[in-house]
Amino acid sequence: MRGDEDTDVGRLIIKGPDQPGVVAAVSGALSRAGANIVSLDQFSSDPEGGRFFQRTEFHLPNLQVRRAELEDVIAEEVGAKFGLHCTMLEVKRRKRTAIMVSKLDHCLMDLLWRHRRGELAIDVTMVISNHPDLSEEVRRFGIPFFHVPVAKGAKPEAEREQMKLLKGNVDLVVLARYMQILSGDFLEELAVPIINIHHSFLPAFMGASPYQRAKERGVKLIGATAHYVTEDLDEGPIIEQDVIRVSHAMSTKALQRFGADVERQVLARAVGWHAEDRVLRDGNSTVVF
Ligand SMILES: Nc1nc2c(c(=O)[nH]1)N[C@@H](CN(C=O)c1ccc(C(=O)N[C@@H](CCC(=O)O)C(=O)O)cc1)CN2
Repeated sequence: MRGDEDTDVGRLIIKGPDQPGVVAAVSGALSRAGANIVSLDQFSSDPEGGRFFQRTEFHLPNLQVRRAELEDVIAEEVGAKFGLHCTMLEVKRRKRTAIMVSKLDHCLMDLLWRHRRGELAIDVTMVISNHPDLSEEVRRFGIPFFHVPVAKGAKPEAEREQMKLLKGNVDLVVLARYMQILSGDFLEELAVPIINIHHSFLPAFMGASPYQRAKERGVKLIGATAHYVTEDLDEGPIIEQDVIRVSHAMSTKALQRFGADVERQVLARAVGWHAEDRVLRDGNSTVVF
């Protein structure tokens, strides 16, 4: 879909108790408004009535003018009638995204290259790092780089500086091998989704040095996991994972090199799917359309 066609494309995300009649109500309300459904994905957790998830994209001429009216109709005929949570989005509005990084550049650079090529439906508005190493690389992309050091014992002060940059200015934060644990207070105050790439196939090798521990364990597969960040380290809802075969002959450094390619691909897929509202939270899991 070319950018100029996005203007009249809307997206409707629905979650809540599953029950007969929901799909008919959504399609009826959209068709009565003159909207054409261009894609529809749904999942029911239990045929007998569990949790319902739906992602619908539709084309409606003059969407920007008619959006509020349609939102009211959906809220009444779907949300209120069935007790469902309904969110309407305009596809053309891209998510303002900050990337946080430490010293390793592979995930950051991959995202910036894909962003420059228009492969990710996000607007990268800044990069924040606790080290200065990558400033020139980032500035070559014309993206602001902010160095916010995190001194030992001074994490609250650093998080206050980060919050000044982020609060109200971003819709998404991506941790591209950012090696600092974010406090619960920070997560609560920022209150936007944060995606992290962990360099192991979770739940294996949570925490620090997963490649070294994988080598010591003699694994034949290593992997990467992209997940939403919660206060519980590396335990947030998983968005995407992948693995690659390794052998006994590979050193820890070789595992890191091979693993880096998996990390980049997994993170890019997760960010891209989130950007297109394809990832719906389901408790500590996700539904990915
Ligand atoms: N609240 C959360 N914060 C972060 C998460 C998360 O899941 N929840 N993921 C990490 C990323 N990560 C592993 O993928 C990770 C990063 C850093 C550490 C760690 O022990 N950091 C030390 C400082 C280390 C240093 O100074 O180099 C610390 O923060 O005290 C563990 C796991 C990102 N944040």
